[in-house]
Amino acid sequence: MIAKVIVDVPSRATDRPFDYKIPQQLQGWVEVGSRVGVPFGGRVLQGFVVGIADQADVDVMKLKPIAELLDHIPPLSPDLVELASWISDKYCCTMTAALQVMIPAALKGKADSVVTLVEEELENSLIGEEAWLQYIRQNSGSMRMAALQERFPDDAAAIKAAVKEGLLSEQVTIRDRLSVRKVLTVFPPDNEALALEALHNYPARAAKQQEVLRYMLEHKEPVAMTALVEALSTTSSTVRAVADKGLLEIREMEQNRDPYAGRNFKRTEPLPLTEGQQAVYEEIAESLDAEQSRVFLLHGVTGSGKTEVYLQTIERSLQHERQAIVLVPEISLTPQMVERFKGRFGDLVAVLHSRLSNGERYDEWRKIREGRAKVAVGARSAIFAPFDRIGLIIIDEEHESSYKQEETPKYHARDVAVRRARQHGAAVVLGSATPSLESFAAASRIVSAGSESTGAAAARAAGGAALLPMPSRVGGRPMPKVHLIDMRDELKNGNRSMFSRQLHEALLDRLERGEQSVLLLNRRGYSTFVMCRSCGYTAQCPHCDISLTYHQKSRVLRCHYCGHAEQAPEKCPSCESEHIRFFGTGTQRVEEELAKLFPGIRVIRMDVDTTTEKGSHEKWLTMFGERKADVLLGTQMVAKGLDFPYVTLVGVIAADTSLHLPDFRAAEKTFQLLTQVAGRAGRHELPGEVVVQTYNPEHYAIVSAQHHDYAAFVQEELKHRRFMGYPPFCRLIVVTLSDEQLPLLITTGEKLASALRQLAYESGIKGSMDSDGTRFIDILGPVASPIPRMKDRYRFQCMVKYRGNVNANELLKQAISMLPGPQGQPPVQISVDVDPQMIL
Ligand SMILES: Nc1ncnc2c1ncn2[C@@H]1O[C@H](COP(=O)(O)OP(=O)(O)OP(=O)(O)O)[C@@H](O)[C@H]1O
Ligand SMILES: [Zn+2]
Ligand SMILES: [Zn+2]
Repeated sequence: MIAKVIVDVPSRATDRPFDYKIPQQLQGWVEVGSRVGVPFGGRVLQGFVVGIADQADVDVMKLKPIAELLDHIPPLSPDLVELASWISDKYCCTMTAALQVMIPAALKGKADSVVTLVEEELENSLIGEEAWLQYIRQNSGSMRMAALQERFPDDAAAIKAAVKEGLLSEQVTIRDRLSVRKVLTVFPPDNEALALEALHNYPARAAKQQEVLRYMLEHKEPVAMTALVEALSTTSSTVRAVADKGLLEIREMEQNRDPYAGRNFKRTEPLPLTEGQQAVYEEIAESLDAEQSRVFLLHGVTGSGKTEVYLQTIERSLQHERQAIVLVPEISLTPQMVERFKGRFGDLVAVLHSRLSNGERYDEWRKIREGRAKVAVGARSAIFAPFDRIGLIIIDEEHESSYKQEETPKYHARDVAVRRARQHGAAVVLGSATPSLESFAAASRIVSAGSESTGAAAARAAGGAALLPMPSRVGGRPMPKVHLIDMRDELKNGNRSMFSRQLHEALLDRLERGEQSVLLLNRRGYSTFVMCRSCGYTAQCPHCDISLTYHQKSRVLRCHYCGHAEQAPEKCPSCESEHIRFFGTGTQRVEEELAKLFPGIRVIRMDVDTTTEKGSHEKWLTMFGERKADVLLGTQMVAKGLDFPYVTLVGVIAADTSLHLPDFRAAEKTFQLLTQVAGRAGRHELPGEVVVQTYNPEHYAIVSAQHHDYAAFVQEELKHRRFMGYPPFCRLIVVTLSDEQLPLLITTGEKLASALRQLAYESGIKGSMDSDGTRFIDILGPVASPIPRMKDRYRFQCMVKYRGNVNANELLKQAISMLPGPQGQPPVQISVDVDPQMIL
């Protein structure tokens, strides 16, 4: 037997499967999705098996054998391997990169597993007299999987099935990387009578030991050594002394790192659905029952009760014995969100997010793979949750740009979701109060057939996307009234504060009534740099063409791109003036101003500086929920998902900071942010009010947000997109070239662009936007990137715009391979971003 292996070398030149012999003792164990060690270029490297064949393409005698099998249960399933191949095609990345993104970081070393026989399961099993089973018994019921595998090469399938069914329980330790967490645990006395007797006869000088014994007799529950030592302010040697007398037992216990352990989630029952929810629910349920892959765009205004629809459709999926994946943006993966899912489904929920340690993440991942969890809630990468029968994939806040990964592989979780759902015959629900233009166009077929964007193509392939509107709030509550304040008028009237008179009054009002407010500082594009008021000097990173960011706490200037840090200067380095101003993070300034204007006001500030610590998010939100603060002040992270009944005022300090960014989605992002944050007010009994401060009160993004008018915004925005030639009217690929040598970079960029134009011309694709619109490609550039230098490397970019039946990826691959360079590699670094979210 031959295994086709993708070897872990991140280079385009080696990005193809290599053939290896499967040695006798590994036959039956090596599968598609197995992780193996293989000899490659004189070393042993990690690789993934992507195919098994009877015959090799080359002479079998010349093939090297697989050196080792790294895990006994493959970390990837065949459908994920297939998905990786789709990702590598679609996003122009190597297979290795696509495969690596699917497994938890902890799984990069070698797994060592021990299996233990679970006798109780044996009764329900068809297995009984097998030799391997007897062998485990002889080994006191527990042994290393590797030994078992070596001894019974022919029983691979049966042994693996036994693990899957829970007949064998598997404990995995990853060599060098992490181990399953072991906790030293103290067990209460087996023989109580004996222990009681010992307790009374303890010599007086061993009072501490006596205390330990008494404690264990009273508590009767195993307790962690550390906890015991702390509770009795004693030492572990005292506890050991008691154990040495045979009165207690101390053992290492394996522990799953459950990041939510010890938290009690209040169980919730399904709510009777509102009419709007019911209609939507039935549509989705019908598709779940039919087990057909469909895409739904759930367009529900803020507070319309989308989450309840998610919960009940998941329930439906579980009834069909099919699992569910819920993606939420990292930033809104708040305890409040987790609570809603844990509250309904309890331990069936696994949570995956970036704040977990490698070990915690690995444990949650195993919970999914071993079938203990049926619902995975997580950020972007949870789309790869190793479920085997997915019924439903939900993407909440589907418009969020964080669903696009900015590092290689630069995949978009929404498109991966549609693809994965198709593999499983699952339904996809994209939920948002402000759907992305791409998804909206796809679902409502605004854009004509030949000119669809990503979403549309994917949706069509899955049998068409359906638009499910929920236009009103639960309980018929009104949308909050939004006031626009023209800040230019404020200045004219002599108000130089960052608060308009109206916002000032509204805040005072809430303080008097004991209600709460949310204040948003739109930080995109907000200044946090250092500037000299005398000469205009700004502090720049010496390695990147970008301003350094000022961190007030440490008084350090830091570069966001390369991490360069330096002490903030006392005097202007350029003119020696003392008038050098540090603009602390915008939120700090607002906080100071609040304290000045409203003495005694209780403010919780949430921004990158106050939420770096693990659990800090949770801490602040709980505090706010308990009404221990009057104002929740923050950046984007206060805009989404929060549901607090006493919030009756939302203030936006400066609505337009994001409006003029060099990004064709600037208006869309501004509209989304305003709509989302406005939606935090008046979600329960108390009516809400929103004050938006702006310098552009006539801009359609701001006016439409004021009127909660998504349709008006879309209509206007689509006009601009059509005119400028941007998605959803075409698709984009941004190719960034970077190098330390500017001349080489420029000539390579030009060669790439002209090769692309040539190839497009040869395949007969029109190069003009104005052509009837069914099929075109346009290659722009090379031009300097918006950040022209990063980490001492210059950066240039080409933009490819195309639509219709054009295989732009293939053209690009060909063009890149035509560039002259050493060993088939391009002469400069090239990075490809398909369907970019950020054009930097
Ligand atoms: N059927 C129902 N009956 C009563 N209350 C409900 C019902 N459905 C939802 N709610 C309540 O309505 C409030 C708003 O619901 P939810 O937070 O799900 O809205 P949403 O659509 O997700 O809004 P957003 O997009 O702003 O996050 C919540 O407090 C929720 O508990
Ligand atoms: Zn100066
Ligand atoms: Zn830098």
